[in-house]
Amino acid sequence: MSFLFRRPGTLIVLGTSALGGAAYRFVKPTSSSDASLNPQTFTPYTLVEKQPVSSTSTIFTLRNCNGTAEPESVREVWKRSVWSIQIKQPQLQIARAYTPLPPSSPSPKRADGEPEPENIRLLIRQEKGGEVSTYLHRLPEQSTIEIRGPNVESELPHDIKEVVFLAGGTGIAPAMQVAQALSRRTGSRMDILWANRRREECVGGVSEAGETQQIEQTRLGWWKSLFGMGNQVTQEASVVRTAVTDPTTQGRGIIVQELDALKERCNVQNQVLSVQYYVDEENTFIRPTDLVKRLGSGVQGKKGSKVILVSGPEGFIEHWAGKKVWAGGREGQGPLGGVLGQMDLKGWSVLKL
Ligand SMILES: Cc1cc2nc3c(=O)[nH]c(=O)nc-3n(C[C@H](O)[C@H](O)[C@H](O)COP(=O)(O)OP(=O)(O)OC[C@H]3O[C@@H](n4cnc5c(N)ncnc54)[C@H](O)[C@@H]3O)c2cc1C
Repeated sequence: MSFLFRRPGTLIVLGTSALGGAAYRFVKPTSSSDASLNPQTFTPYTLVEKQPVSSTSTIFTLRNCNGTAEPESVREVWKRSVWSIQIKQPQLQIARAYTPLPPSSPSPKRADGEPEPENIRLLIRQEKGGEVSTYLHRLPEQSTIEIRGPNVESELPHDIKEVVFLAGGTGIAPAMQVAQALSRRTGSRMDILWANRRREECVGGVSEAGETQQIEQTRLGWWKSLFGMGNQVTQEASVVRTAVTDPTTQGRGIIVQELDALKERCNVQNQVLSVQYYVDEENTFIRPTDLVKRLGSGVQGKKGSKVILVSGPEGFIEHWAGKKVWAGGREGQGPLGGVLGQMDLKGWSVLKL
């Protein structure tokens, strides 16, 4: 799920110019008439709430205009997939993919005992000069937004037991999907390592004691290097000292609160979920040693697959696992490269989202 600069994947929704890269997913002409969410046609949803998370990111809450409950396909994807929906920008007739956040609380029941239709919640970052994200951030509440899906990006192995998830920015949304899917399975363990440029994205997020370290870099910052604006950053050669985490931080951001709630849910069910926060402007960075530690410590005596998932901006994925590649109109995994490609992964497999 390299989130940006996926020009080959840009979708032209209507007209004859449906460009090669995205054509595989879209087989029928679009219409807005379907009442229930489906992958072929766009369904109208109401933008019921916009909750700013930071100066650039907002949680968008969408509700089916017809009050229709989500179809079985959506209930299924929540169980074992990383999945997305697409939002249409009607003036330009283009669409972009976004990753629904897990429900923050169980859906209330209607008078007839049936659950209320689930809202769809999306964490969307406004990209500078970005067509669809800028359009969405300008929309007022109560606007109509057309969406289609679900699109499965990746199925989790049935026997999955351990996950290390490297998330950059809004790459936290698929990490939360995986965490909630794992929370249905007993005996699993998941470690999320979440990197952001700025603290405002994860206010109040505190890593486990002694986990996050501050790196004084003598050269360009992490993100600059990821986006090709600098040379390879030799983090290991940098001076490392323990970060000072302020425990009296003024409250927690929405995403941090939801991650904490997911952690509690996992604890109740005897699973382990940990989240480490890394913030570029605080000079805290994910280091290979953070991974090595996790790959070695496992769920003792339990058989099952162990997967490292990487999700975020293209440069983030490339740095950790190497480039994804386009072939035959689809974006595939490509060879394992980057930092992970040089590590002894001890039987863990890697999936680039
Ligand atoms: C499966 C999937 C799930 C995703 N989930 C999320 C999510 O949950 N949240 C989220 O925020 N995003 C998510 N994304 C990313 C999202 O789909 C969009 O790519 C993102 O919102 C930017 O779209 P845009 O139309 O606003 O920007 P675009 O118009 O596509 O532009 C993106 C950036 O590229 C620059 N740009 C545009 N054209 C060029 C060019 N020709 N050359 C160089 N630079 C250019 C723009 O200035 C901008 O900074 C996901 C992507 C995928 C594939």
